[in-house]
Amino acid sequence: MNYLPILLNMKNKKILVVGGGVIAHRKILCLLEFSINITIISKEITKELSEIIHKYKLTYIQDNYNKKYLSNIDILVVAVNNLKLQEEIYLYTKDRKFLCNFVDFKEYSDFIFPSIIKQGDISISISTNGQSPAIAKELKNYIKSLIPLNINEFLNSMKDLRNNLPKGEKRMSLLRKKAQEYFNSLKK
Ligand SMILES: C[C@@]1(CC(=O)O)C2=NC(=C\c3[nH]c(c(CCC(=O)O)c3CC(=O)O)Cc3[nH]c(c(CC(=O)O)c3CCC(=O)O)/C=C3\N/C(=C\2)[C@@H](CCC(=O)O)[C@]3(C)CC(=O)O)/[C@H]1CCC(=O)O
Ligand SMILES: NC(=O)c1ccc[n+]([C@@H]2O[C@H](COP(=O)([O-])OP(=O)(O)OC[C@H]3O[C@@H](n4cnc5c(N)ncnc54)[C@H](O)[C@@H]3O)[C@@H](O)[C@H]2O)c1
Repeated sequence: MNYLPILLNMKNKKILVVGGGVIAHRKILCLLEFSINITIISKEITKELSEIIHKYKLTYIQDNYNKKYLSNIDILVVAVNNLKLQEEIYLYTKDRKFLCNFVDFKEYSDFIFPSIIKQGDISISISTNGQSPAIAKELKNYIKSLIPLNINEFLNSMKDLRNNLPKGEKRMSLLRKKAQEYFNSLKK
């Protein structure tokens, strides 16, 4: 199975997370880097998650899953410790037009969570196609250690140049050259 690593525009996307345990908490921490439009449904939630809900003013519904909560959403993450319920929700949602993630069933999921490095405007996502999340996590830490400390300063200078010069061949070749010089200088 293959997953295309695209960058999804999260503006005005309504996210629903079913479940309030350790994994729901981790997925929510990842989502929070990109959106706070998140609703959580679960009778019980961890203390850490409850602090996050309070801090970011997320919507929390203290209830068990019910299909009535699926109306008007764009993204669904099902993070319950109940495989039968995940399958039941998959069967109900598979013909519906929102993107679903089931934490125990990559084969049912429209998308899976990569391991993400987010530093300012730079984001790097690492996936093993679902084969070894442990490798994705450790590879993330490895790649993190290789990222130059001042990369965002350099990015900002490139952003300024790009915004202040007219679009076209001349700008493209200047920006290509500057990017190459920056990375070549790191090798010395
Ligand atoms: C990257 C990361 C992102 C995140 O969660 O935000 C993520 N899993 C992370 C960690 C992690 N997950 C697991 C371990 C234990 C070691 C191991 O199993 O390897 C560890 C490591 C640890 O815990 O340290 C167990 C596990 N994971 C899945 C299952 C179900 C199954 O395989 O059926 C089980 C078995 C449960 C069991 O056995 O009971 C499924 C998925 N996990 C994914 C993502 C998707 C594929 C990503 C890819 O393409 O590589 C996918 C397919 C679906 C999805 O979750 O969207 C995050 C690292 C975050 C970071 O960077 O710190
Ligand atoms: N994808 C991943 O990265 C990954 C990693 C490890 C484990 N898992 C899987 O994730 C699942 C969840 O693990 P966890 O550690 O978060 O479990 P957990 O026991 O910490 O949390 C389960 C949560 O599901 C909620 N829940 C149960 N039934 C519900 C219902 N009917 N409606 C709403 N909420 C309900 C519970 O209230 C609880 O908050 C497990 O099945 C596990 O195999 C996935």
